[in-house]
Amino acid sequence: MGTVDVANKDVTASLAEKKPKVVFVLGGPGSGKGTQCANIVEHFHYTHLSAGDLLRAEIKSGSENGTMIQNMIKEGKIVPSEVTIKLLQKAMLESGNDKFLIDGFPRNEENRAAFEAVTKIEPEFVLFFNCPEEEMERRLLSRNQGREDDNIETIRKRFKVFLESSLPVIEYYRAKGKVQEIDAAKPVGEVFEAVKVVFTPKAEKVAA
Ligand SMILES: Nc1ncnc2c1ncn2[C@@H]1O[C@H](COP(=O)(O)OP(=O)(O)O)[C@@H](O)[C@H]1O
Ligand SMILES: Nc1ccn([C@@H]2O[C@H](COP(=O)(O)OP(=O)(O)O)[C@@H](O)[C@H]2O)c(=O)n1
Repeated sequence: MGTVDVANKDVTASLAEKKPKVVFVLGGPGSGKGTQCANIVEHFHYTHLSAGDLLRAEIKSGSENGTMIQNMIKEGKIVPSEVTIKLLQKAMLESGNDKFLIDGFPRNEENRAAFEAVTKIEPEFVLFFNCPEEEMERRLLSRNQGREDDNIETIRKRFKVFLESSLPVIEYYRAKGKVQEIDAAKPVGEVFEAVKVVFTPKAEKVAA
């Protein structure tokens, strides 16, 4: 326990030194966060860190937290921040980059407050993919990635958690003027056109 804590302090300190630029990518399950992050990485050279992907990799790695994480994901519940933040910090440090899209995090007030307290990192902005529930449901039911949580019962639970726990985080950042909202119900290409505007530096927009 002691060594883990010391190691994590080192990670936190090394990360703070780098002063990384972070964009939180939020939106309901199936709103297209992962799809658009892949496009952003290609065009704007960010490193994409999906909290869900990191948690699923942790299950696969046979970690001591694996069973707990698997049960939480099956129930659509949010894994305790301590676990997710450690995975995010490690991935940020290992990437060697200083620009990150943190996708699917923070998903509740606990995630948000803990990340801020531990890392002292404030996001540049929050990219919010707003999409109607019927459309997200259609997309999740045809995602076909073999995910244990893409069944109608768990999907309904995830929608409830999104409304009750994740939307308040988006509203928190909206009150700080940090939310860039995108209409995510449109086709992938049109959504990316709107995303590009957000990531293009102001001077280039004037010149274009
Ligand atoms: N704009 C879109 N229109 C239609 N289908 C989409 C769109 N964006 C993503 N998808 C599809 O919907 C599913 C969910 O998208 P994904 O990027 O995995 O969402 P999230 O990361 O928010 O859960 C995927 O199968 C993806 O190919
Ligand atoms: N910050 C996070 C992100 C995801 N998760 C878990 O991972 C699941 C899948 O999240 P995801 O971001 O990969 O997928 P979507 O629900 O957005 O499609 C969530 O329903 C949670 O159970 C979490 O506990 N904490």
